[in-house]
This record gives sequence, C-alpha cells and structure tokens, in this order.
Amino acid sequence: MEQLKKEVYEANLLLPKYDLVTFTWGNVSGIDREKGLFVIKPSGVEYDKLTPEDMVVMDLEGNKVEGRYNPSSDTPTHVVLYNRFPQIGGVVHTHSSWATSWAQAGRDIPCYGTTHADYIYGEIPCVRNLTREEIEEAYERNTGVLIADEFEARGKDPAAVPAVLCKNHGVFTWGKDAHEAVHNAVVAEEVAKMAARCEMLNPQVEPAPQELQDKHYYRKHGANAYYGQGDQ
Ligand SMILES: O=C(CO)[C@@H](O)[C@@H](O)COP(=O)(O)O
Repeated sequence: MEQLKKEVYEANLLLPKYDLVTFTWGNVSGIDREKGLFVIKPSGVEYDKLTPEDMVVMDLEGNKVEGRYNPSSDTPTHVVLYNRFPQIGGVVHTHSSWATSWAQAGRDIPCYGTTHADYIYGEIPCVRNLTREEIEEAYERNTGVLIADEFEARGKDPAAVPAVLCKNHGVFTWGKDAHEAVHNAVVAEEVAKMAARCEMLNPQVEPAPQELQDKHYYRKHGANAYYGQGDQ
C-alpha cells in the first residue's frame, strides 16, 4: 500500500497546483482492486502539511483499515463510486469554481466544442438535489448512489463520461487511477469555464454537431483510438 499512498498523495497535491481547491475543499483517492482497499486524503488536513504517511486506507465497505486521521468526509461517496463503477481506479472531489457554478445552477454542461469532446462524450450531467430524508439518512453515501443511479438512468458509461456535477455541491471526476481522475478534474473545470463564457457571448449557442463530437471523442477512445490510453 505504500506505493499507492505515495501516488494518491502526489495526486492530491495536484489539486492546489492546478488551482482546483481553496483551503481543503477537495480530496483524491486511488484503489488497489486486487486487495479491495483504497487510499484517500485525510479530512481537513491542509495540502502543504500533507505527507504520504497521512493517507488513510479504507475497505470497500467504508471501514478504516489504517491511518491516524479520519478519512475525508466524502469517503462514503468514493466507496459507492468504487462499488458501482468497477472499472474506475481513482476518484476526485472538488469545489472548483467554474464546475461548481454549473452545479449550483443545477445545469448539465453541454458539449460546446472539441476540447470537451476530446475527453467527455456528451454533456457532463448534473444530478438532482438529495431529498431531506436522503440528506438526513446518509448525505455522502446517498450522493454516490444518486450519481450511479443517474448514470444508469441516462445510459451513460462512466468510462466515457468521467465527471459529474452534484446540484448545490460540487464536482466528482474519476479515471483509471488517481492521476487520471485529477486530469479529468482539470478538464471538467476548463470546459465548465469555456461553456459559461460561450453562453455569455452567445445565449443561443447550440451544442457542437454530433458528428464533430463523435469524431473527436472516438479519435482518442475506443478500438480505433489514435492515441493510446494515458496519452491524452
Ligand atoms: O464537500 C465538502 C464540503 O462541502 C468537502 O468535500 C470538503 O470540505 C472536503 O472535506 P474533507 O476535508 O475531505 O473532509
């Protein structure tokens, strides 16, 4: 687990590097599927004080296996995402400001151009608010359930849509490992910023033509991908 702790620690440090977090408003985790254990940032620990040894090891039922700190308060959401999306290897949560602005507005981010289509197939969904009962019962766990249920309901493949907005909350992204999940968090923030500016400049703007979205998405993904995974 020491190597995974180091990887997840390094991935966490990329959040302030890419300006995706204010204070400690975010966290990254990464999983060892063979062991069925994942490593996550401790709750409330500042990024410039973080060390690899501070990382918390959890199992897929949400039990702490190792670590002197409490795991991130978002851990139950990470647990559900790992259980419901078995192909993912890393998860990121942030309140990055452009993506969170779309989340707070309760809006999906339409695909307005090839920057978006290169990484994400179709709109980035925004899931509804949780009900009072869902919030009181288990807010973070139910956030994960809501995300996974919404992907099923919309027929979205988490491998093709590695980002989601949670209404009035923030953004979750994922990837094959913790670093790719951070990469996708940077992409989500950039496309959120461009989409907001795009609507400001032209309130009647339409999503990019489907053929263009397909060309760009499938050029980098799938059987005929021009780029290998990880080259994106
Ligand atoms: O979403 C929130 C708070 O709204 C949390 O993600 C954020 O503050 C980070 O919490 P942790 O320090 O990871 O427990």
